[in-house]
Amino acid sequence: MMPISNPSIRDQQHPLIRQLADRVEQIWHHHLDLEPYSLPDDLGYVEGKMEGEKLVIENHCYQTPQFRKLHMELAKVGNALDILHCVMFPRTEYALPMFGADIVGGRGRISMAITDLSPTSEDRILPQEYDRLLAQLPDVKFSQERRFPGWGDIFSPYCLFIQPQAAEEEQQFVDRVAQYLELHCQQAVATQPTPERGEEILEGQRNYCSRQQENDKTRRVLEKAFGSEWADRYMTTVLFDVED
Ligand SMILES: C=CC1=C(C)C(=O)N/C1=C\C1=NC(=C\c2[nH]c(/C=C3\NC(=O)C(CC)=C3C)c(C)c2CCC(=O)O)/C(CCC(=O)O)=C1C
Repeated sequence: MMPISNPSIRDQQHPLIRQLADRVEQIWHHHLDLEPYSLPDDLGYVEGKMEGEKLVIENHCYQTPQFRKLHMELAKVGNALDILHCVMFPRTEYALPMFGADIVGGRGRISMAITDLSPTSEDRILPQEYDRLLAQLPDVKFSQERRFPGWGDIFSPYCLFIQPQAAEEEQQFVDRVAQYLELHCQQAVATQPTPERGEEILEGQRNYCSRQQENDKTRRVLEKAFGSEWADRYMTTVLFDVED
């Protein structure tokens, strides 16, 4: 008898978010040697109130030989907002890009979906092998591409930033995220450490995180539920923390 996995808020979230959460975890468990990663003052599960609606946050965090932190966050605000947030932080002795994904939905539809493998090298260009493999992926067209905010200069040319227009586009997006993630995990496991590039990669991750912290859409949701001081600490120590 399979043990019943402890209930996750994904079971009350949009099916695209639930499917993607399952895919991310399945790919991580398949490719990587996962160890637990405990968040500061056990922020594994947090509840707050946003404009009278309950905000629930569920965090899943791991670490591996190549990654300081693998973070997937599922958040739900009443039935108004469903969010999947995912960032993988390479250890700086591995010259690997940052994997990120953010899917925001509400009232049964997905308003925004983004995923990218973002370069953190000094030249802000993806490693050659990533570029070769990403360029080989079958072309995919989405009918509604979204315009990047100013801080979006951290993303690569392969960044998908869309509002899915129908179920098939949602499925194409999930499949593309899975392809990026598989590719990234395979590259990570095959990559030898280059500690001499540690400072360079750390600077790239610092830039990535500080630009992401400029996202006032994220900040506003957290502020409304937990206040600006808590939101600021959360964004700088949980969502986009940089090892000092
Ligand atoms: C890899 C990229 C990436 C990562 C890792 C990431 O965290 N964000 C990323 C990108 C990104 N997100 C965006 C927007 C939104 N983000 C939230 C909220 C949350 N997102 C969260 O992760 C959490 C914590 C759980 C909350 C609370 C909402 C509500 C929106 C508006 C949705 C909409 O417009 O329909 C935009 C557009 C910004 C703009 O147009 O100005 C971009 C580019």
